[in-house]
Amino acid sequence: MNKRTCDEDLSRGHESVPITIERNDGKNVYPNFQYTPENIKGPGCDNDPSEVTLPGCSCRSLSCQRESCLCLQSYGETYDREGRLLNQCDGATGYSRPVFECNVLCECSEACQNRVVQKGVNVPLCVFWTEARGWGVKVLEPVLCGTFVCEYAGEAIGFEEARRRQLSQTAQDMNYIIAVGEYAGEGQVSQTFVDPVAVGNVGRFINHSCQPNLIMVPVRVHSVVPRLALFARRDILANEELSFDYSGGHSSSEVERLNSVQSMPGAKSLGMESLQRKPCLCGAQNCAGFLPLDISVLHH
Ligand SMILES: C[S@@+](CC[C@H](N)C(=O)[O-])C[C@H]1O[C@@H](n2cnc3c(N)ncnc32)[C@H](O)[C@@H]1O
Repeated sequence: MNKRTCDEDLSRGHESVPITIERNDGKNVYPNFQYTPENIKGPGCDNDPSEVTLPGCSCRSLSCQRESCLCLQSYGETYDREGRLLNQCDGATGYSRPVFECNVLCECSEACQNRVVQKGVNVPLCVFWTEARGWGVKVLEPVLCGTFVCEYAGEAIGFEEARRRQLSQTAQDMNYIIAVGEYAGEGQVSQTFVDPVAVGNVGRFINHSCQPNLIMVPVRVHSVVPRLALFARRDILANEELSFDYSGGHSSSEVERLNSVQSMPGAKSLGMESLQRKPCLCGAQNCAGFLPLDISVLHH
């Protein structure tokens, strides 16, 4: 196979570092989609992610301090001095705890430690053809544990629209809709649905693994709609393929690892009899055998 690395930037200048594509003689069709570095409002989403709806802090400092900053006092510190993620998972609920970065209304400087995801991709990423799993993404330089890699950005859509799009897919279609649940207190779970198939960023090319090297964390900057941020969950080597767990790794979401959706009670009435489970080809020792399918999208 005659592979070559192209200089072209698939983000077309939307990211601060170019995102390259490794093509193999153009045999594999590169999908046609519109690049967006951040979520945009899609059908059924109550809030426009570009609107500033969250308040800011009044720290007139280079970087916010926990003792005086409203953002850090309310939600805790998320990043260390190098901007790497501190431990995020709430062992009690299995959900990520809320992350709020300082935003455009905050009076702290652009250098504030609590501004990471909003600065965008800062590691060299390359989209390449994996053969069995279609396109994938690798990182061209080593990345340390906790480093922000990229968002999973696309159209933020509502529940009904996510359900409609999910059900209209055939077994051959790639599935891009990610459903992320967050514990919202008093037994409530708030869900965010992002579909990057038509409008999306480099995250749309990242494959699933049952033993991933990235973790997805919902991060809010100026909007109540979270940005689905992917951080290194361990040190990653140069040229390693990037992956995350499509189920979010959260035990309490309704992710089913059934071999056959058709065998589920009520599958027919939910219009799910046409859904096929896709074999997972991640190659991990603990591989569940099938890609996660978030059936919470499919319930009324
Ligand atoms: C978000 S896309 C990932 C990028 C995709 N490979 C492409 O070429 O555009 C998700 C789709 O990629 C494929 N995929 C991702 N991870 C996979 C895995 N571990 N095993 C098999 N297929 C996978 C599945 O078709 C899945 O629906």
